[in-house]
Amino acid sequence: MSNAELDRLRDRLDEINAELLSLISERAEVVREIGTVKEKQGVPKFDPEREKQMLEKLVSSNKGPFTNSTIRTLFKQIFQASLDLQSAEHKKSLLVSRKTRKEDTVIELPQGVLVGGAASLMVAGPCSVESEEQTRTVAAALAKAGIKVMRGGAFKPRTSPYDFQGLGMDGLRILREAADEYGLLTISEIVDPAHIEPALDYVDVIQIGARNMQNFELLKAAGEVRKPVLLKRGLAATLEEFIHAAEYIMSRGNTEVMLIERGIRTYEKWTRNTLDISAVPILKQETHLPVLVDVTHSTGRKDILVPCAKAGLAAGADGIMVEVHPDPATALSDAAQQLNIEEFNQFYNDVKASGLFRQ
Ligand SMILES: O=C(O)C(=O)C[C@]1(C(=O)O)C=C[C@@H](O)C=C1
Repeated sequence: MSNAELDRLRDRLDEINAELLSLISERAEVVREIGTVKEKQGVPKFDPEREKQMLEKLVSSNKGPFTNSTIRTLFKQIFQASLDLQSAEHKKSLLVSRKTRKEDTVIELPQGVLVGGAASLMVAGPCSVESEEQTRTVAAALAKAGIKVMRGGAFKPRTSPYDFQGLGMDGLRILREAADEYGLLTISEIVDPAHIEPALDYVDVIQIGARNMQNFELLKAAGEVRKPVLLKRGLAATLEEFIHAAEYIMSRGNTEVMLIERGIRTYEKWTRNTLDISAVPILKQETHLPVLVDVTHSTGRKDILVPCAKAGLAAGADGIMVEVHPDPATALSDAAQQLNIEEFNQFYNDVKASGLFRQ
């Protein structure tokens, strides 16, 4: 085939493509109108019977060269795209969605501490509240380092029922007292809806842990109170599931929700979980909520905390969470991965020196 002939045929194809595009776009406009009518009538968008009729009609007038099966496949694709268009247009925007609120949500904690604003937040503290002395030692060190918010687990959902389960309400009291003594704010995980109300006296932020991300009764209870909530991503939760879990809290009226990526379960064994850095910009794009990164639980190893914290901040995270214990070797939980106080100071200095931690 001469080049001139090939060019002529391709020119013709370009014309046909343009006609097809114009026709499928025109079809899409009609589909949109049908979508609006169906929405008003409250009938389902997907209509398999109608699709079957259209396919039969098309196949019966098909003169080739495409086989009937190919025609079916091509048109099914068009129907699916049409359905997607109808669904996207009538999808109710979530309260947590950027579509609902363009501006970033900035959460104001007591003492004027802002989460999601101009400054980055460093949350640090022991995995578990183990004793008054241990908690006070950490609180003193954190206050000295300039940290404002201390974490500490009192209710510990552990893999094994034989592992330390936390000090419960007593642990919350210890955390509050140590925090008050050193002018810190508190974050602690609550696992039972019935504990939310009593915990309000002790915590400045309610944490909902990874294992409870889809504990819907707990999410609803956290949505009923007016206290900021830090929601952790579930071990195997998709971002869509994570966002919907946050929606559970918001739909009950509590607008102060922060998200925290804490690593997801993959086949990789060299880290405890896989830190999903891509979750950070996606959550920032899809929602208006502050996003933090838990470097301790995601990696489970101390030697890569600094680069992972930097990666989180570079990806747009509003804050970092890290675990600190006065004597990690004797810790009742997460012994292998908590920083001692000296290591924490080094970690915090390195993160600040990177220039990525906004102060
Ligand atoms: O005819 C309809 O009811 C439509 O919504 C349009 C349309 C189509 O693309 O033809 C789209 C989705 C339905 O499953 C069936 C058909």
